[in-house]
Amino acid sequence: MSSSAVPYAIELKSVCKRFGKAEIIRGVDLAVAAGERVAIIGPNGAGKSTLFNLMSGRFGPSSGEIWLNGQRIDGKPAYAINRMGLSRSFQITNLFPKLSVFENLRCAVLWSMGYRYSFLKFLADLEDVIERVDELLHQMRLEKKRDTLAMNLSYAEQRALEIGVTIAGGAGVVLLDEPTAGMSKSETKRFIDLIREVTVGKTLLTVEHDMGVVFGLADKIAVLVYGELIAFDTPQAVRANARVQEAYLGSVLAEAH
Ligand SMILES: Nc1ncnc2c1ncn2[C@@H]1O[C@H](COP(=O)(O)OP(=O)(O)OP(=O)(O)O)[C@@H](O)[C@H]1O
Repeated sequence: MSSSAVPYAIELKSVCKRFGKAEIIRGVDLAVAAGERVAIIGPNGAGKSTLFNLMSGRFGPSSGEIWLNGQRIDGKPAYAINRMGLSRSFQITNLFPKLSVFENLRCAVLWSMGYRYSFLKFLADLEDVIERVDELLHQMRLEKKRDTLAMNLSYAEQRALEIGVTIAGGAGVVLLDEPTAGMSKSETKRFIDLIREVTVGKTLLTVEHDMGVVFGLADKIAVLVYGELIAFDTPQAVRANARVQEAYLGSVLAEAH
């Protein structure tokens, strides 16, 4: 709980995760305030995706606690955590390729509203659903692609649709796994603006390798190295942190040059 008694959007307390004998997450404490944008960075295999999997309920922690808006969520299934207001995107595309953009978004909205697929035949009547889908099409700049099959979209449009699907239910905490991976520099820049715009008022966590995206988007950066959180601070402070420089950022920045 934060000092003002407003609960953190997401809070990890001494979280550990083992796969067999391998300890992948080692006692992570992390508290993200509502409305903050946090980028999780670190070398390959540091445990960034595992941390997302723990927060979103794909795996339970081996020990420790995870809280979402003041409610304990570790041990709950992913769909329940989603209903409680946390939504995540995946590195690997999670769309229905043979459905149109409109239909992909409609599935996501229906799911979030608690409708089931057996209701598909009544869809034309569900005005509130269609209204929400139209809003998402507008937000994601996909109006002109409304009837295009997801598999026929450009790569950047597919990534935009994925974000639309992720935010469809109005979750307050959004986890995006490498949202700009595979994009060109100019696409990335536009996409950062889009992410910023559609997550206004939400809490955003991203896993990110691209330092341009990290420094362009994040209020705070969490640095994970071999399953340990070695820093959680503003971009300026993290950039200046000697331990981060030594463990990770020095080599990344050197490579970038
Ligand atoms: N389900 C699993 N079973 C066993 N080991 C796993 C599982 N998921 C992840 N790991 C291991 O945990 C370690 C951390 O993986 P993770 O994908 O979380 O790292 P990451 O920081 O996201 O890496 P990258 O930047 O390369 O995506 C790796 O050694 C991986 O092999």
